[in-house]
Amino acid sequence: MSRVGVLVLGPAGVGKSTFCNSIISHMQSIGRRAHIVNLDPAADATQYEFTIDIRDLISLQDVQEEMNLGPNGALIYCFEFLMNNLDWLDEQIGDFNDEYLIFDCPGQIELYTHIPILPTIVKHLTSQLNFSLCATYLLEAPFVIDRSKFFSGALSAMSAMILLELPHINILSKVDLVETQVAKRELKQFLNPDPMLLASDINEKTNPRFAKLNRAIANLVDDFGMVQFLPLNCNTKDDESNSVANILSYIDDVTQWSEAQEPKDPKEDFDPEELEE
Ligand SMILES: Nc1nc2c(ncn2[C@@H]2O[C@H](COP(=O)(O)OP(=O)(O)OP(=O)(O)O)[C@@H](O)[C@H]2O)c(=O)[nH]1
Repeated sequence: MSRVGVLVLGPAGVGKSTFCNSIISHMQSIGRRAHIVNLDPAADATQYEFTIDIRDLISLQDVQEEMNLGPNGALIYCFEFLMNNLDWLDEQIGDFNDEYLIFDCPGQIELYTHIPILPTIVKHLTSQLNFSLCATYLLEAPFVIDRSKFFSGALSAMSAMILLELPHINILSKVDLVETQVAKRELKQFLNPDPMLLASDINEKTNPRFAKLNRAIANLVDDFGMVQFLPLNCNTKDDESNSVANILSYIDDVTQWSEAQEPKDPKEDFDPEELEE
């Protein structure tokens, strides 16, 4: 028995749910199957139904109303409730053996960068439920090509990577919104960026007082070696299937999906009646 899980992470509004739907529709188009597990207690309905939905356990609106909490406090309450009821998740996932599950996570990145809620769920999925997991971390392309924002995005991605301790794929979403030729050329530079070069560019424009700090941050990102991004465009059909196919091949690779598939006995698909027709 093996299960593959893909965590879809990133700040609010970067396109996580859209990406989940795009993976499902791409997989369907190539004859594969996957399910969405919604881990966002405040989620809206999406194109594909959630196979497993945290809102069946607890919803943000109910918690806000009943506990008189604001949205962030209520979100933490929902996750603490989930942590205390992990047998609910076990039960929901129980029947999904040899399946591909895509976990759409909330955009509040504090859940994996500041408090150990998602790391605990990750440990449970890998050690108790036998998942081969990988994390995808989305950042918006138009945001990242602003050099100083690139570093803030890269640091948040690194923080998730360190806390979750999972194979990690960085993605630049909404590349279609990078429109001018100059910006498109820049974008290429950001898919495989050289942090030291970017720090020099920043230092030309910012107060010299920050030069040392900028270089130190660039060194950190550079040393960590996590500076690759895959482009994602969910806005136009052709680009969507190309970029999603590319990302999926990376996910399959790191989760060793094909190796995890048990060789099928060809006799299982054999229908003797077909021969008689
Ligand atoms: N132009 C463009 N827009 C996109 C793309 N992907 C998503 N969007 C839009 O970005 C907005 C946010 O997308 P969502 O998928 O809801 O983002 P999210 O990260 O799930 O949002 P939260 O769950 O609130 O954190 C929606 O209006 C999408 O239509 C893309 O590739 N290109």
